[in-house]
Amino acid sequence: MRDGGMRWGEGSGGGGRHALQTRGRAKLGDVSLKRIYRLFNGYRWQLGAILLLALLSAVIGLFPPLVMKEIIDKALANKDKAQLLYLVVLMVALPVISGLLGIWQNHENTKVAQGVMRDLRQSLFANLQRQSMSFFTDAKSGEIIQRLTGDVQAVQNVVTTLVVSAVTQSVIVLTSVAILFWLDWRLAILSTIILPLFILPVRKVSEVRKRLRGETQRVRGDMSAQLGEIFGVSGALLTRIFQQEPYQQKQFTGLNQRVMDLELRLNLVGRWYGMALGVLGPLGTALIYLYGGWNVIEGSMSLGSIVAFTAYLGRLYGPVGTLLNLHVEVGTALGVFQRLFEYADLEPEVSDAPQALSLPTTAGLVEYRNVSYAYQPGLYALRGVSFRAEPGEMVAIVGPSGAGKSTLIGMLARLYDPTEGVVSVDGRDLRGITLESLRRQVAFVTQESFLFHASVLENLSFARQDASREEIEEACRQAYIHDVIAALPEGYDTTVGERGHRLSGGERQRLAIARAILKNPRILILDEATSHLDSESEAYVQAALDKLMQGRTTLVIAHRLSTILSADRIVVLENGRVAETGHHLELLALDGLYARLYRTQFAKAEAAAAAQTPAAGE
Ligand SMILES: Nc1ncnc2c1ncn2[C@@H]1O[C@H](COP(=O)(O)OP(=O)(O)OP(=O)(O)O)[C@@H](O)[C@H]1O
Repeated sequence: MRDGGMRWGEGSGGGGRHALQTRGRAKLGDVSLKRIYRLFNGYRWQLGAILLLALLSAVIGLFPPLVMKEIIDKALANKDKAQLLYLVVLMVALPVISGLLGIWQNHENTKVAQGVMRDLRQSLFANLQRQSMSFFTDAKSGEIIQRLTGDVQAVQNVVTTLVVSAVTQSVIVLTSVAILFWLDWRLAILSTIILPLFILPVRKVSEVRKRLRGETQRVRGDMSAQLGEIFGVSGALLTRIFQQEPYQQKQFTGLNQRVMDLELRLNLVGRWYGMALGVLGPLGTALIYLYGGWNVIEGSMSLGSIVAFTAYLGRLYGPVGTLLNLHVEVGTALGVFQRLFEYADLEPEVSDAPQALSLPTTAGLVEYRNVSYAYQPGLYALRGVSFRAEPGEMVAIVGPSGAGKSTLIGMLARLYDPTEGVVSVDGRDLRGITLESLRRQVAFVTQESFLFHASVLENLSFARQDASREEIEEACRQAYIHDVIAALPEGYDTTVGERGHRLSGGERQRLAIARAILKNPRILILDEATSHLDSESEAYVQAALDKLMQGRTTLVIAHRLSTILSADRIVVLENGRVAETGHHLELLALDGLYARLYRTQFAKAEAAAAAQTPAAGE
């Protein structure tokens, strides 16, 4: 929808994470009736048809009281049986026609409402896809799902009734008022004089309901997020190991109770008001019978007029009540719309600059110049980092936990943009390059090799949708995983991932490597797994990685001895700064941080690594 003309986002584009949190916040989720109406932009024709049908129904609905008046004042008064018969047939025919039109209108109405909701979900989905990793590390996934499904559902009623009800009920009110004045202006004044009493409190009621509805949806979001964590595989495992079922039960009970309390309050707010609206009809009718009846007794008014008049009163008070309720409903839904618009307005931290150019096939020269990065203002994870990787070189990043290694390598795929300094490829600042052209040439193999709940083949095709079966199998051979896959119950069609066939840690890593091989990137980013594999598995992974790295510029968070030994350069990070840079032997000679890390982390693996060489081919 973003490029289809229906644009809800009003952010200024780019701006960075901190800008989003401070400068952008005020505008985020800006909600107004006008903006809600804009959701209907693509449905003008259907809306026109719906309104026409609704108006027709409304006009037809004007006639029955007049028919009644004719029956009483003319057919009965004149004892005209033919006219009586004709009027009675008309009395039945009119509601039948209006009922048929109603069915048609309802069908169109549902189509528009469902269409608007589909667009809403689609647009939110598309905007979430644009978001940078920082959004996902900050957000709870359950909350995202709740907004996309639960919240969109919560506004369904409003979307269904908003436009049609607002217009048709207004038309009914206006025509009824006109007819009332035409029938008898004194009675008309009497019957409309009580209306302002009911209109005044509506604003207050909708405001309170809006606040409560927003809060309810927020708590529901928390509940979804909590459920997602508790019943996800990792959460469920942790709960069982630490036997925290009672604690979680208590937490859930708290949230669950809060949802109930909020819904109860929401229901109670404005109940008295709804009751007052219910009194509107009888009160007005009583006034008319009192004053009009008086006049009938005195002979200054016809009985038919009173009957017709009170019938029209129903057409006045009913729709006025509906309109006021609609206002309250919309007010209530505004709280939910605000949550939806917040997601529609999100601007990604990292996005294409307006003048961004496509990166031609890169030689693979990578350079960090004075790069700093802060996740939160003032709290730097990286400070003044500078180093170079010549085309085809492998640079190993080492450092204690929390030193900033992940942050550093993530920048090369533009998961984050530097707060200060420049990351460049072939001398071009990454911020001036389109994300698509950069990421096409960069592969990222993370520690955790995530697999979707899908077949092995689909998981591999994720790297390149147009890859042929032969290419996929060849990549798997190079990653030493083909034989493992071929031995699975359904080979490449075996379902793996969350609820599918479980693959071992080493096998998952090799699948991830096969994905990277398929992508055939110029630049490779690697986060070597820390988990210790058995020596055979380790050897296969190592051999697969060696093949993958050949001829590509590689930035690797190194955990394996063989990696640091074969690195062209080692960058040692400490507290976000580069502490040392050089070759293995140079750094050992310095006898600083690297030497200490080497002795504690890498040296022990030396003997084992030396003995490992994988079987040639699989
Ligand atoms: N999303 C985040 N929000 C805020 N701070 C973060 C975030 N991610 C990382 N940090 C902080 O930034 C610093 C660097 O983290 P980073 O993950 O880059 O370190 P690392 O060297 O990769 O650590 P490890 O080896 O343990 O994975 C740490 O102090 C960490 O707490």
